[in-house]
Amino acid sequence: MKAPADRGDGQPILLQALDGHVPDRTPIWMMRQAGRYLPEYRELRARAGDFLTLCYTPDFAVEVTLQPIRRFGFDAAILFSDILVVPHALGCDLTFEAGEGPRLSPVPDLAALKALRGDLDADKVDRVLEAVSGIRAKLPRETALLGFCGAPWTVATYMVAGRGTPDQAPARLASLTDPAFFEALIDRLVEASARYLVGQLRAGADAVQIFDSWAGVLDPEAFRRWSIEPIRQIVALVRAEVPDARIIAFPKGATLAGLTELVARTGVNGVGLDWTADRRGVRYALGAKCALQGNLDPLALIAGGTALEEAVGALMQDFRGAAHIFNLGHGIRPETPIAHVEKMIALVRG
Ligand SMILES: Cc1c2[nH]c(c1CCC(=O)O)Cc1[nH]c(c(CCC(=O)O)c1C)Cc1[nH]c(c(CCC(=O)O)c1C)Cc1[nH]c(c(C)c1CCC(=O)O)C2
Repeated sequence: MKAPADRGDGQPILLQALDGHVPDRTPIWMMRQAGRYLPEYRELRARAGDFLTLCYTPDFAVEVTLQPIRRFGFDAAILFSDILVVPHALGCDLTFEAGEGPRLSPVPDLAALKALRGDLDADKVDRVLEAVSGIRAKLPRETALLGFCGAPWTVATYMVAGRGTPDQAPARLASLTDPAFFEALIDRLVEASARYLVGQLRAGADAVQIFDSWAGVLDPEAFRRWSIEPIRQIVALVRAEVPDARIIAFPKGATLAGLTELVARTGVNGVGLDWTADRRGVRYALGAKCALQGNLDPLALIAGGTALEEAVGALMQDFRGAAHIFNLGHGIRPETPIAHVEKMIALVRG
């Protein structure tokens, strides 16, 4: 963990936790906290017409990012954008079909990769960075601002298939049948993602999160090669430019051994846990090494009532006295009642 001396009191509590302190109260934010469960989001989304218009119009992105902060007073705002902005800015066509998720022009081989841009399209990235600085300007001082990107493995799964698939077989197969292509794709994403995160940090993000939502489909050796190693490279490239950059990794579905190795090799300041994580095991292995973020089951938040009370109680108990950031184990679902979110926050804040 980092030397606490100059980064403790007076900082937003989420940053205190990332710096290895145990804050006076547990910081809380929610994956996908700006989204369809909020009527004010649905209203603005209808006005914008389309999800990508929200992402690339700085005034809209700023407004949507701030909606859950105004309503709930979370301890962190997360930039409203998407992990697929990176392949989009590399030249892939991208659309979001209602109810079907993302569609990209597939990049299944080296020829398709060579047809993409070498660097990120500034027209797209600058709009995102303008949103970052606009959010920072409007955010209360005590609220941390998180930037993010997808991890190369997860972004590559969408690029190879051109869409999400149940077990990401197309990308796993490509990594086996054409490792030279797959390595080149991952390298391109490492480079672009590091640049993108440096831009976000310079524009005013206090920390960044790397989402590896599909890490859980990899076997241990593939996890080392396609999840840990690219994240390690991104962390190194970002810290070469922004030495004190705070970085959280979220390798969804990683085992305890995988999480432990990831933290040791990458030097991230925090690790995001999905709802299946063995909390006590994680705390024992990693509690002294980095902040632990998570891990309420999003379904407990839909259920509400005693199921929610018990789940939050057990979670808080397991992480009491640790550098813990309360969060969900994955994104909040659109059908979640707002009253349950309010209840969860009241339970965490006591
Ligand atoms: C895999 C992934 C994606 N995007 C993201 C991930 C990693 C996290 C995870 O595992 O969920 C990350 C993401 N996507 C979005 C954010 C915004 C910040 C936040 O509030 O958390 C973040 C951090 C907005 C979004 N990204 C998307 C929406 C819904 C768009 C809409 O219809 O309004 C939002 C609010 C669309 C999206 N974007 C993606 C998919 C598969 C989908 C379709 C599924 C869905 O609709 O939930 C790719």
